[in-house]
Amino acid sequence: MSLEKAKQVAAFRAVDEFVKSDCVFGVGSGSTVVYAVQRLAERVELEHLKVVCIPTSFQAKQLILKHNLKLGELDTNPIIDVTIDGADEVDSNMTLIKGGGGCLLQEKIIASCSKALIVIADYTKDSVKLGDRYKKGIPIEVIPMAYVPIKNKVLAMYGGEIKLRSAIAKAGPVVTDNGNFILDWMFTNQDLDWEQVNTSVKMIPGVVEIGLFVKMCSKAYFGQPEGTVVERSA
Ligand SMILES: O=C(CO)[C@H](O)[C@H](O)COP(=O)(O)O
Repeated sequence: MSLEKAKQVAAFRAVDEFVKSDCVFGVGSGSTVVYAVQRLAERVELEHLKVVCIPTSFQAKQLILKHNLKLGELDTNPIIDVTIDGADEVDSNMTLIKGGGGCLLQEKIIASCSKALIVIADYTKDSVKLGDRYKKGIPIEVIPMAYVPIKNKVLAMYGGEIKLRSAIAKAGPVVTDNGNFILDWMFTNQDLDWEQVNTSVKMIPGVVEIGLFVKMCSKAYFGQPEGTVVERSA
């Protein structure tokens, strides 16, 4: 079974278990979420569900529009019933690395407004410690003028290596949906206190957000190679 099928089974399971009529639904970003929106659109049509969808990125907004789902925003729906999102890695404490797709800021805002954050992922994202499987590091979204001092400060505090994320089909850096840059921090110490790291990195002036989601995720669904789904709760 392909990795894509593993993403699909996890996404379908989460949507089937968590989405109900009259619910405000946070739509995550990334390739796994594409399957969740597909399934949601099917259910909305078949079951006439009333669901308002709040996007976490430009990509998520396009998906909502493409499937003719009802688009909402935090101004009108500041409390979200459930958000379903992907992750780059989930450790045994349900701490997440997110932002591989560069959407961490809006994803974290939406997660913070959600009664439940549910992760959908294939089996390669299921780890014991952060960094066991995901080798691209923790994304940090920064104000462009401050990327060099922020990089130096994070390295002085915690070590490792930091790269300014480069665009693929454009010369120069990736620019996020919010007009910022992304630093990818390849940490070497896997035993850091991630809650403390989350707070202290966010305190550096110019840091907009860090892709560490600590104590935010209540449940994760991991699609397996043979097509089953493994569930893990916080
Ligand atoms: O955090 C994210 C984007 O910022 C994604 O949720 C994460 O990168 C997982 O993506 P995929 O489902 O494509 O593996």
